[in-house]
Amino acid sequence: MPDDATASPGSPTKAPRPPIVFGVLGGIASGKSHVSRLLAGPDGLVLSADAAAHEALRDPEIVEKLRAEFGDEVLGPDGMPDREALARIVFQDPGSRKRLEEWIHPVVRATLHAALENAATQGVSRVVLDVPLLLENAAEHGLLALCDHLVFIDTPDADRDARAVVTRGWAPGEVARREAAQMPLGEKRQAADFVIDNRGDVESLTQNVRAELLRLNLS
Ligand SMILES: CC(C)(COP(=O)(O)OP(=O)(O)OC[C@H]1O[C@@H](n2cnc3c(N)ncnc32)[C@H](O)[C@@H]1O)[C@@H](O)C(=O)NCCC(=O)NCCS
Ligand SMILES: Nc1ncnc2c1ncn2[C@@H]1O[C@H](COP(=O)(O)OP(=O)(O)OP(=O)(O)O)[C@@H](O)[C@H]1O
Repeated sequence: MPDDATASPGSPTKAPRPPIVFGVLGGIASGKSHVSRLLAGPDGLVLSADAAAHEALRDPEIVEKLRAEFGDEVLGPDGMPDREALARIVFQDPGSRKRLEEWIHPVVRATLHAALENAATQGVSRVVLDVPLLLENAAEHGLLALCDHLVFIDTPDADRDARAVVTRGWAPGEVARREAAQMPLGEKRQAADFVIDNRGDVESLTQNVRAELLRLNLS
């Protein structure tokens, strides 16, 4: 008699319940990464396209492509990409941006899909997609269709610009310059299922996220 009478060798193992997937929309420096961590909670997983893109940039094959296309000035003293120098080029020249995206986006797509599959296999209950181009490139990456909830973070333009200046050392106006390469914020807001107000301090942002999780029975 086996110890566990229900576990016979040929019995099918129950597949874990698929994770609930959040997609986070909002302007640059609106607090998407911050809110993503709050939405995921201690047991959930945040998948960041920016982090995956930064890792892809350091791949030796991509480094070589960058050097060949843009010259040594886009590499730092350590031979790795200087993201500030690259940003100066690609956010004022759509052709350069498109070439960079053609190298980086396939790697980011593969990384995020692999991580999502792994999370599902491991039984992770909640996944948050912190993917800035979630709507823009939906046809290519297919991630939008996997979202159960789309949330828009509402943060005043002036606050976003000021935070990017202080925390990232960006020039004033850089947020708007980069955002010109993205879908208008009004359209992102309209695509969302709900809006999280980030017009106050971090404490009220945290409370607003908690209130939405409660409303969704996910606290
Ligand atoms: C140009 C790069 C080197 C600048 O790096 P930097 O550290 O200054 O910025 P970071 O990567 O953190 O991006 C900050 C924000 O800029 C915006 N942004 C970045 N790339 C793009 C893009 N191709 N199109 C529109 N917006 C973009 C996003 O909102 C992003 O959250 C980097 O953004 C990059 O490699 N971009 C191309 C890959 C890409 O499209 N990444 C976006 C997610 S896949
Ligand atoms: N309500 C707030 N008060 C003060 N600082 C905030 C608030 N919300 C977010 N921040 C800060 O603003 C900065 C930008 O936030 P975050 O990095 O989460 O934005 P993001 O939308 O993910 O940016 P990106 O578009 O570049 O990916 C961070 O330093 C974050 O801690």
